[in-house]
Amino acid sequence: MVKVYYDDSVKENALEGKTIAVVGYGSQGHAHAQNLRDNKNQVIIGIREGKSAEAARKDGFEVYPVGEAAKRADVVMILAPDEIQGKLYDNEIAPNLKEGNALAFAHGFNIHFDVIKPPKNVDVFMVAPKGPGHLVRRTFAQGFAVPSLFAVYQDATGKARDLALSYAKGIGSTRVGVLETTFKEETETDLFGEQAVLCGGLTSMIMAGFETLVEAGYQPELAYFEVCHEMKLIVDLIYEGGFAKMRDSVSNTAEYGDYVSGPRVVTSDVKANMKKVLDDIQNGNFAKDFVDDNAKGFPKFKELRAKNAGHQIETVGAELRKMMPFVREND
Ligand SMILES: NC(=O)C1=CN([C@@H]2O[C@H](COP(=O)(O)OP(=O)(O)OC[C@H]3O[C@@H](n4cnc5c(N)ncnc54)[C@H](OP(=O)(O)O)[C@@H]3O)[C@@H](O)[C@H]2O)C=CC1
Ligand SMILES: CC[C@](O)(C(C)=O)C(=O)O
Repeated sequence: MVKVYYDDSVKENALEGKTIAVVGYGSQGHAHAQNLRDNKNQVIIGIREGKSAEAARKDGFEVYPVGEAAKRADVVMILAPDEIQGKLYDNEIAPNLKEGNALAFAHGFNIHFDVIKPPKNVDVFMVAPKGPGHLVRRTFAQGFAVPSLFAVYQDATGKARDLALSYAKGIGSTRVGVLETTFKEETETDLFGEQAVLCGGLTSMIMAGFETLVEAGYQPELAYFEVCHEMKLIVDLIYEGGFAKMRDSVSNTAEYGDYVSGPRVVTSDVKANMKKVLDDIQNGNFAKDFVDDNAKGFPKFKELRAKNAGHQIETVGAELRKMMPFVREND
């Protein structure tokens, strides 16, 4: 069984007396910055002027251009979008890194695919929360946390591991548990999870179910309730107690249908397709496609985003969610 690190595994705060520059104040950035500060760490924000800079100032942080924040910091946590991290690093962070500083990430993409090549005299570590940034903050404020993975890519000072674990404690993750990994393993499994199952697999499955019902003549609102709204309730049960709790909670009819029809939908072809997705992650084809599209101004990404945003399931869902004001759309 893998070793899990908790609060009491981190006896001393290796970040004490150090300034942490959180670069970016978006989904992960705002959560790391606020959690670290609440745990008495010294945090500044490195960001361009705009919406996020305003939000960070409103939340009481000192805000600097990225280069200036990197210059003032001992630890630079890069929480800008993956696709711009390479340029941001080359132009603003690298010229301001000093020997013995630490460079940190919440996802291994740019180190693993060699977009960012840090100098040998800095520590490089990762603390990757296993959940969206808004939950990293929300669960912390509720007294819990989202678990994280940590990894050390480069240990120039001999303290990189302590820094990573202290950082994980700073954002709250050691309250629930932190696991060690490598940049390669985190990058490949994270990309696979989000593409094949969580974001890509799940939305494609929901849309296929919605379209099957609507094309068969059923009301789109009913189709939405059946394949999208109830998805969360079912996933919550699996999250709380595995398949067993979900199957215990649903009717015998649903459980029987689960066993006989699930494998008719997710056939061995689906697993073969998942393997192809994994191959393209491992051989770097996905990363190249993403980086190349970004270099051209994201034409493919923008077209796909617009096409998906216009799907009927989104308009029907927006109307139906008005019936449920307790659903938190705005954080
Ligand atoms: N989203 C998530 O929950 C998770 C993300 N991660 C990783 O965390 C990292 C950050 O992702 P995420 O939080 O989603 O990013 P977001 O897109 O939510 O936020 C990015 C932030 O970077 C800022 N930014 C964008 N361009 C620049 C620039 N040129 N100079 C300075 N700041 C800039 C944005 O500011 P502005 O408002 O001005 O655009 C924004 O504050 C990534 O490595 C990602 O893989 C890891 C686990 C989960
Ligand atoms: C599932 C998406 C994710 O990998 C995450 C929240 O962990 C991401 O990169 O946003």
